[in-house]
Amino acid sequence: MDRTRDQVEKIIRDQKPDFVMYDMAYWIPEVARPLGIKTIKYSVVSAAAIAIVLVPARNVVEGKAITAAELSAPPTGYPSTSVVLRGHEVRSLLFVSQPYGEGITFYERACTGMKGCDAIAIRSCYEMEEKLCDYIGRQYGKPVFLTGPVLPESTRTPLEDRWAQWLNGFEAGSVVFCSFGSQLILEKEQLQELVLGFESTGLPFLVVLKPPVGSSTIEEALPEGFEERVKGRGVVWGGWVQQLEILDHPSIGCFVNTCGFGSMWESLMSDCQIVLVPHLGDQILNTRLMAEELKVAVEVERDEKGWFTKENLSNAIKGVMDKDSEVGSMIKKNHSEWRKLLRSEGFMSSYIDKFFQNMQELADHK
Ligand SMILES: O=c1ccn([C@@H]2O[C@H](COP(=O)(O)OP(=O)(O)O[C@H]3O[C@H](CO)[C@@H](O)[C@H](O)[C@H]3O)[C@@H](O)[C@H]2O)c(=O)[nH]1
Repeated sequence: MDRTRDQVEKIIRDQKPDFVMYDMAYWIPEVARPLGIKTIKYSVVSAAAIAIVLVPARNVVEGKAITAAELSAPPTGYPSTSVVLRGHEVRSLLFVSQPYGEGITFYERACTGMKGCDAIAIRSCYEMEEKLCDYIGRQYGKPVFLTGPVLPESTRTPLEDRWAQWLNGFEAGSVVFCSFGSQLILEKEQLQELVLGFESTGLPFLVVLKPPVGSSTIEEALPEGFEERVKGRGVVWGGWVQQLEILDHPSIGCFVNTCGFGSMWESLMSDCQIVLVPHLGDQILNTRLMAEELKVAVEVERDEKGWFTKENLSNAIKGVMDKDSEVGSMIKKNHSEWRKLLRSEGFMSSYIDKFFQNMQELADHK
């Protein structure tokens, strides 16, 4: 991407846009500013994931690797005590001082991109991350524009017949759906522990995962005898499914996911109970936001290595699916209030309107 700089510069010179929005192309302001073009750095991870590490207050010294000890305390002025990483989890952020492209680290790339822009934009909303967004604005001395969740409101395609038919065979709110996003590839033992956890819930389940390391299909990685044992109530699928449409199906009662930022919003918009097993640094912070601050989800207990046992997974799922469970009722109630807000008429479109207004004002400000 960095090597396309000359081509991007030519396009910008020829097209003369009012704005250029970018994410990791930290050099965009250097190209656009001399041409009088405004720039917006748009982030599609949560404000929490930026605020805890990608800020000047971290003082990461060029050429010196950041240590777990340095990361274990949040940066000066960080405004949350619950949306934080615990113990060994800080290791998930060590990558920021590693090279990310030629001659630049992830930290420098992100910070240079935010220092150079005219405004920082984040795919978030004030209702959830106000203090964190304000902190980022103060750290960089820039306006912060929020786009809201930006999810499709209507133009959905019908759910593929294969899944619609299968899900129709179960009672409302009874099926556990699990999807781990587009990135995560598990080790075979992790995948086996995970599916055994679903088996031991005794509930119907649909699990969507990429084949694990070293396997070309998901089927060859399943534990012995697993498919026969769960026949008729459990499916493990190695392909892509329509996640949004599946979450909308009345039979789905629980959504187990890694709390990637896309799935976080989609789970909040859904009617399901939410169980989280984060893996990457930003997913852990999103999980804290959901489980500790909003109290709309439960987090599966994990060990030092960041992995969990089948018992922990099964207990977390049964805990929220059990109609008499106190925790289950509490998160259901909180979740339904957030869902009501996020789905309320004009909530998403008013964020977009406000975003355009902010852009207009920025453009008018010569
Ligand atoms: O079979 C599938 C699997 C996924 N999805 C969709 O794909 C997206 C997945 O997004 P997300 O849940 O954020 O997972 P990842 O794609 O793995 O997310 C990466 O990017 C996110 C930022 O956008 C980060 O928060 C995550 O940590 C990082 O893993 C969602 O819209 C899902 O609806 C499908 O439609 N079908």
